[in-house]
Amino acid sequence: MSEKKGAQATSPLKDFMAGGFGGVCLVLSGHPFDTIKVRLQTMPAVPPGQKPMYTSALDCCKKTIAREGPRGLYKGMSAPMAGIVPIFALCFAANDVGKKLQMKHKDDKLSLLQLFNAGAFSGVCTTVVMAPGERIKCLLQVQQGGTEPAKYKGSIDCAKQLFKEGGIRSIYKGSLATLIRDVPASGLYFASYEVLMRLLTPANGDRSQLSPIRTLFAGGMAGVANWAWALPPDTIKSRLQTAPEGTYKGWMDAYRALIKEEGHSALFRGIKPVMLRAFVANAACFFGVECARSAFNYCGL
Ligand SMILES: CC(=O)O[C@H](CC(=O)[O-])C[N+](C)(C)C
Repeated sequence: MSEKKGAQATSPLKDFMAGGFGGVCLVLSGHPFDTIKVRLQTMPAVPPGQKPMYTSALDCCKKTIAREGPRGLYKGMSAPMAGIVPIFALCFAANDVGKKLQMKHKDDKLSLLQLFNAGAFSGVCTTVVMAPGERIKCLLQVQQGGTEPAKYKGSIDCAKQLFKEGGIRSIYKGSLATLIRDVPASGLYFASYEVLMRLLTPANGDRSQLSPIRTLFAGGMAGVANWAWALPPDTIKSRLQTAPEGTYKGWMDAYRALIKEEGHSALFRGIKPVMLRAFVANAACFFGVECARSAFNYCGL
């Protein structure tokens, strides 16, 4: 594949807008999977001899629909939609900046390590927005409906209550866990997408003409690579961010408590819906990004 033929000039601004559109595609296709993941990750530990609240991802999905209707799966979506669109915009723009910082000439082809570094740089930049968005999203997702009245009426109400209870510190609770999850994961995400796109583009072929199936595949696999790293730290992050104030002293404390109570396998709880969502949502995301990039190029932007 030639990097020059068919490869239109990128810019942080274009990638900012394309990334935002990718974020919309990602949330619409991926949020139901995410709700199931958070519910599996945060269900109460089972006393010996008793049945767990959910026996599988499918069981969680069925029970959620039975109790709350299909809308239950989209609970808490306004927070990620409002958060993920700017996050993905920032994430794709920062990745472009990270790549450019390592290029001596505009046509340089980056190595795998350089692609990883650019993605990791983007992971650092997005944590500022990602950490509070995740805190609010997880708190809303674990509100199960049923008899107890919901504590939070929505994302804004949740943010307000957190701020009232513990100030900005409470809103940013789980930031270190988010960094541990997202810096390596973002490196893997962007590096694997780029490498797969290079491999899937025929020699001397035009990348912008690549079939949608190949772009969807590369995007889906990038999501899987991201979550192969991110799932264990994400479980700890979800625990930490949804636990009542004072339960854990920090990330390490939440990790130790989880291992002691439920063993290492608890770190991988929800792996099936996570990977399924990762493939579907990130296939949609990168496809959306490539469509937006093509549209900008078509319009001569
Ligand atoms: C953890 C996360 O948000 O991962 C993103 C992909 C996904 O499945 O949501 C990728 N990235 C961390 C690069 C934003």
